[in-house]
Amino acid sequence: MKIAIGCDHVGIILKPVITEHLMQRGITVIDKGAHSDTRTDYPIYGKAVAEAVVSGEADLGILICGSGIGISITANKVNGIRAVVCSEPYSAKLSRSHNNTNVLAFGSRVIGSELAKMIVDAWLDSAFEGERHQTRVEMIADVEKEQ
Ligand SMILES: O=C(CO)[C@H](O)[C@H](O)COP(=O)(O)O
Repeated sequence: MKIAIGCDHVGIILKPVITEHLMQRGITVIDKGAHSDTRTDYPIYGKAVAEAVVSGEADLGILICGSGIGISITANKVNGIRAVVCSEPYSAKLSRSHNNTNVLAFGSRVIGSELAKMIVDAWLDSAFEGERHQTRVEMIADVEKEQ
């Protein structure tokens, strides 16, 4: 399993913690930056991680900014991305089982490192259920194609 990770200058607080946590799970982490707390722009990293996922370079993506909002909005602009921003594990789990999300985002100004790890684990330990949910995910893709 390969996961691309990206953050802005605010999310950089949590990126090393989450990277270490993923590596402890045996996951290969592809770091798309940022690499310092110098002020930068979250769309750069949202786009980079999203493109890594749709190209197949990574299986999944994780994004961190201050709120998780801007960076997830950016990722969702890339065709084929279903990004979710979560502040608790239940939504993370459901986002996989019902919506087959391929990018998880959260905000380092919203949650701390322990909750972030719980959210990551809930997301990774859940599986897409398919069936009626597959139909709906295909309907999302149809909306993309109509644009
Ligand atoms: O959460 C974010 C986007 O959704 C950003 O991390 C946030 O907007 C950065 O703000 P600032 O430049 O004031 O540190």
